[in-house]
Amino acid sequence: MEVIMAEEGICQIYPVLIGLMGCGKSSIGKLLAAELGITFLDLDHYIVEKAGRTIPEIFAEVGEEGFRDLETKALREVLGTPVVLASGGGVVMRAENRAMLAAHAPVIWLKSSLHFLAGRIQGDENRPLTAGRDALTVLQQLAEIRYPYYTQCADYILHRGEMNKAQSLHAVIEYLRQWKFEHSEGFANAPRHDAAALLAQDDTTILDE
Ligand SMILES: Nc1ncnc2c1ncn2[C@@H]1O[C@H](COP(=O)(O)OP(=O)(O)O)[C@@H](O)[C@H]1O
Ligand SMILES: O=C(O)C1=C[C@@H](OP(=O)(O)O)[C@@H](O)[C@H](O)C1
Ligand SMILES: [Mg+2]
Repeated sequence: MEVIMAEEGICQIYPVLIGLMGCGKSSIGKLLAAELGITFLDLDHYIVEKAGRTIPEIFAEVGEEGFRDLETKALREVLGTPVVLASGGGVVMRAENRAMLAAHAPVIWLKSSLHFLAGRIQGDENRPLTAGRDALTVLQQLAEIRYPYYTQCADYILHRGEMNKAQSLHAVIEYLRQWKFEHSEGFANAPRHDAAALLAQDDTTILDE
């Protein structure tokens, strides 16, 4: 499969995965990068490495806003490099990040039912927003705020339904094949969304909710 991908030039595409916690950005991103024969980069891992602290430690020390500062800086540094990028679920919370994502392609939203997601992340102490809380309740609140943002940033929404990881990977690869077919070389980073309008949105209101 990897060879076929390389022959068809799909490895020149640098996809970004977005979506709520537990949707599979990190795990499917890793598999996808192996298929495409390019580097996998997890934005959370990048932040952790740079900060020398875990995500829970960062949240404990500088709060969510401090974490978002590091996340924006990290996104600025890595977006556009030749990698499969798994973002963190909250990357869309800042207008600046949404504008960056909107100017990149292809961005893929891995969308699953909140019940599936909650089942996967309940009890995981590495996700400070849900640690010690009812994951489904938190995800419902986050979905209300974030779904419009994921929609704005995504070129493609993969409705995972009951797909397992392998099926999801296959669906993403099929999409990338199609994407490659429909777009000429050099399109990968062309702006397609209204980045200026996204930037103009007021973050403060969103984060206060
Ligand atoms: N389709 C799936 N079926 C079963 N488990 C899954 C599926 N997708 C992801 N997982 C598991 O859910 C957990 C969260 O996945 P992860 O890739 O870390 O999500 P994200 O990075 O989007 O938060 C991991 O343990 C992963 O193996
Ligand atoms: O949704 C969020 O705000 C977060 C998601 C996490 O990444 P995953 O989506 O990979 O779990 C991580 O960035 C942090 O805990 C905050
Ligand atoms: Mg992840």
